[in-house]
Parts: sequence; C-alpha cells; structure tokens
Amino acid sequence: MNAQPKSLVIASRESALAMWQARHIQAQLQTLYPDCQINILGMTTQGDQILDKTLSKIGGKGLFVKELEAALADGRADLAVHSIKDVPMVLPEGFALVAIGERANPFDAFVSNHYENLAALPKGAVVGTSSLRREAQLRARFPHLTVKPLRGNLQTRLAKLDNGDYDAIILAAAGLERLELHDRIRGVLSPVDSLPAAGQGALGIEIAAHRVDLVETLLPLNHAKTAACVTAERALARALGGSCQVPLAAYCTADEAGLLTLQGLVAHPDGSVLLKAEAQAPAVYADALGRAVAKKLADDGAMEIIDVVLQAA
Ligand SMILES: NCc1[nH]cc(CCC(=O)O)c1CC(=O)O
Repeated sequence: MNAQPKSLVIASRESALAMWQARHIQAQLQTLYPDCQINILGMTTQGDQILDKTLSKIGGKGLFVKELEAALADGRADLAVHSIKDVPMVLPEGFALVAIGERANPFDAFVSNHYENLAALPKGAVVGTSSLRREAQLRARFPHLTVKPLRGNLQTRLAKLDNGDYDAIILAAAGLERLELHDRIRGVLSPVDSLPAAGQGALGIEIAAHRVDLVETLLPLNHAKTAACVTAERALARALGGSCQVPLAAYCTADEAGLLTLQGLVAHPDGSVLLKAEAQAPAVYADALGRAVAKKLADDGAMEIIDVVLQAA
C-alpha cells in the first residue's frame, strides 16, 4: 500500500484543455488518496503567449513545458500533467516521466461547418492546420487543397473556422472530446489518411528526477499498455531527432498478448515524398521497436528529408 501523501500540487498550463487534463489526474489521485489535499497550479507558458508564428518556427515543444519544469525544480509543484505529444523526446537533465495515462482517441479529427469529409472539399478549399505532419499527409493525399497555418488554443481555432477563415480544420480528436466538443467532429481520420503524432491522445506525468518519494505514489496512474505504445512511438521520434519542426508520425497498437505494432511516417511538408515503415515486437522491447522502425525510415532516406526541412525552417 502506498503511503498516503498529505498534499500534492499539480502544475498545469492554463488553457481549457490543459486544465481539464490536470483536473482529470487530480480526480484520479483524489480517489487513490482520499485524505490528500490536491491543488492545481495554473501557469502561462511561452508557447501559450507566442501566437503569431507557427510553432515549428519558434522552437517547438519545449516552449509548453519549461515553466512547468521550473515549478517542479523549485518545489512549487510536485508533478506536471502534459499532453505527452507536447513533451520533447529528450527531457532536460533533472526531470523524468513517471507515468503515462490510458490513451483516449489517438486520431486526428476533421472539423467543418459545410463539408462532410476531406474528399468532399472542392479544389482550392482552405484547410487549417499548423502541424507539418498533418499538412504533409494532407498534401500527399489531397494535392488540390490549400493548407493554411492555424494556431491558438482549441476554442480560438474553432472560432477561426466559424469566422469563415477556413473551409475545414484538422484537430486532435482527444482534445475536442475532452472539452465536450465531440459534436464538432465530422469524422475521425483513419491512420491511413493521417497517421497521428507520437503520444497523441495520452497524458504524461512529469516530476523532478530527485523526487524519488513520488514514484510509488504516482505509479498507479500508469497504464501499462499505453505506456508501452507511447514508449515505442517516442523512441522512433527520438531516433529521428523528432520535434514538431519535422513532419513525423508514429502510431503503435498492442494486442491482448502484448504484441506491439508500430507504424512510422516521415514526409516532405509539400507532400512530394511520404516514407512509411512498420514492425512488430513484444511490449518489453518497445524502445528497440521504435529504434528499429526509425532505422527502416532512415534507410529509405528519412534523414535527408529531415535535413532539408530543418534547413528551410
Ligand atoms: N499541439 C497541441 C495539442 N496538444 C495536445 C492536443 C490534443 C490532445 C492530445 O493530442 O493528446 C493538442 C491539440 C491538437 O493537436 O489539435
């Protein structure tokens, strides 16, 4: 039996989605530790403040987690809750992921007020996304569409669609479902049309690495099957130097026996080249599986594409 912690502070970004996720973890911890005082420390990050440029141009994922890590380091907070998708593949020295929560919907969603699906969009229709991964797959499959950058939190993005700035937008289904915006989803994109980002739809719990006292407390939040899949996906992304500056997708599933199937994709943002690779391994080899699929992609020329993309950024 875990020692009942007396109090816990959860650091979270202040966006509606981040606060939902923090409250979700807060509720799970409260059930585990009924007498514990659990508070949420809301924080604004650089990633939230800089809204005028595409994320890939301003330094990527780290911008959403730095302030939260500072709070972990100086003891203002005990744990931070993140969309694991937004957590860099290599954590800064002194921080660790202790748990990965059960994955919700891992796929991308098609959102539009006038069209049923991507195939229904006419030539020149404007589709909003700021993810190079979504953009590349969209351009490869639907070259007649116009892709325009789309930034801001979920509500802002939906408002821009409703204003008529876009004919359709692509968002993570998990985010919409968490904010009870499920009815905005016209359709979920299959992994064939839009392979998701590493970790999409799962939550990661981060602590300062010296807080070994928290490991046992937080371990019950870990969902073994999700953790194995996300470990494979993140190993793939890490091996290819993954960041959101690169159009990179990684999606892993597990069967009942614990056999993992990992699919990876690296693409040129203009959709002209789309490399795919896939492999299987038992869950205990999740990390090696990620590196193996990365190796297949590298053998097919992934590093050359990534270098071109990074030079253009
Ligand atoms: N990059 C922003 C971000 N980070 C996590 C989610 C949604 C939830 C998730 O994927 O876990 C989103 C929104 C989106 O990509 O549309």
